[in-house]
Amino acid sequence: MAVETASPLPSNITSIKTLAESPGLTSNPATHTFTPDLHGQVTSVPEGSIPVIDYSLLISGTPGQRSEIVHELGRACQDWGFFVYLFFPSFYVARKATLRTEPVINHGVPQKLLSSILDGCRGFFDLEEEEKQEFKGNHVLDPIRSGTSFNVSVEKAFYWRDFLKVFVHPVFYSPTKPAGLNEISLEYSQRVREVARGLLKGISESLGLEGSYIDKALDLERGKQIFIANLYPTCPQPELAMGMPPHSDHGLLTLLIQNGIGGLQIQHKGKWVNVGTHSNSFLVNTGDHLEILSNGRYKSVLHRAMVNSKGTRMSIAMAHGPSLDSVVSPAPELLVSGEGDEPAAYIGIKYKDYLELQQSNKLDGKSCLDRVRISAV
Ligand SMILES: O=C(O)CCC(=O)C(=O)O
Ligand SMILES: [Fe+2]
Repeated sequence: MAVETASPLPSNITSIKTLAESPGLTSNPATHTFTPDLHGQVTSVPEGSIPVIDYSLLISGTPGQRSEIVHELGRACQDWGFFVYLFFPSFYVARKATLRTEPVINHGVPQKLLSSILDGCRGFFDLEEEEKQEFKGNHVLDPIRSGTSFNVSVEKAFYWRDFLKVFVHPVFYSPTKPAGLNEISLEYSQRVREVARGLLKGISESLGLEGSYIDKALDLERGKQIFIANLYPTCPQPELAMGMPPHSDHGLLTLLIQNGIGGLQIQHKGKWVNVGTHSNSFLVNTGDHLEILSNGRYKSVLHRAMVNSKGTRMSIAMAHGPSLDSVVSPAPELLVSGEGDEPAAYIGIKYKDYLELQQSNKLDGKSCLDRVRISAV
């Protein structure tokens, strides 16, 4: 893991964007340097090995297609903890070039909304530093927080990342600047939440539970949905910088989009794998609370964000969790099987307590989940 060499964050650095734009910057400041080179040893996986799920088949396929997709979803959660979800059905993408018509039925999130939300977030990061400071927040559970790195109060070396984090459900918040972000974010959040709930229905079924199981058990009607925009400006020495360190996400499912510049890596079978960019799709990863609920059948995936020297990368991660007061523990139905009883591998924990714990500490692998793990599974 990284050797942290410096502390604390100088008070004049409120954003990595400003630092990255300083004239004549040719090397990373010591405050933003990790050694050794963290980028080495990334495995490339053969094209097509990352699972792809076609949502249209989950929503409106024949019963046979649907059960096949549920099975694929389960396999993706089990083998990868990660999959690419197509929001334009693949048949539409394939036919678009020849038909040149707009789809009559589109089960996904419109492409235009994706570019608008990315533009809106870019507008936020481009605000003057003082304006962004208005949305700084004071506590990890404040509904709007913006800043740099992950948690500068506990870090010794800082990530090449600025962020905006906003609670968008069950109560919708939004920064008041830039103009228009509020409306776009509301629509985007609603559309993405619908998709996440559809996926969680399929995931419930793939565990052999009722489709509505997760929805009901974790009170998703009041589920916490958190919008996280990440900005990773170009970096003079990307091999010595880190956008986001290895971590798993709290919650059930995170749906991520990016601005066409890759940087996300996931850990698969102990090796780091580049995810790259996929147009017309969300990148979906399983979170710690799906791991707890499934008693370790679906492990949350470790992932990290790398930076580059060529272009500013942006990503928007939408985290979907239980309601804040839900206590999450392994589903009792999964603890009994034909072969006898299976012990619970995690203790129950209130989602709010977990969220607070994860957000107030260093982002460090799966260390937060380890605190509720009873035995190795
Ligand atoms: O930027 C990325 O690709 C990853 C972001 C991420 O992991 C997060 O916001 O939790
Ligand atoms: Fe993440």
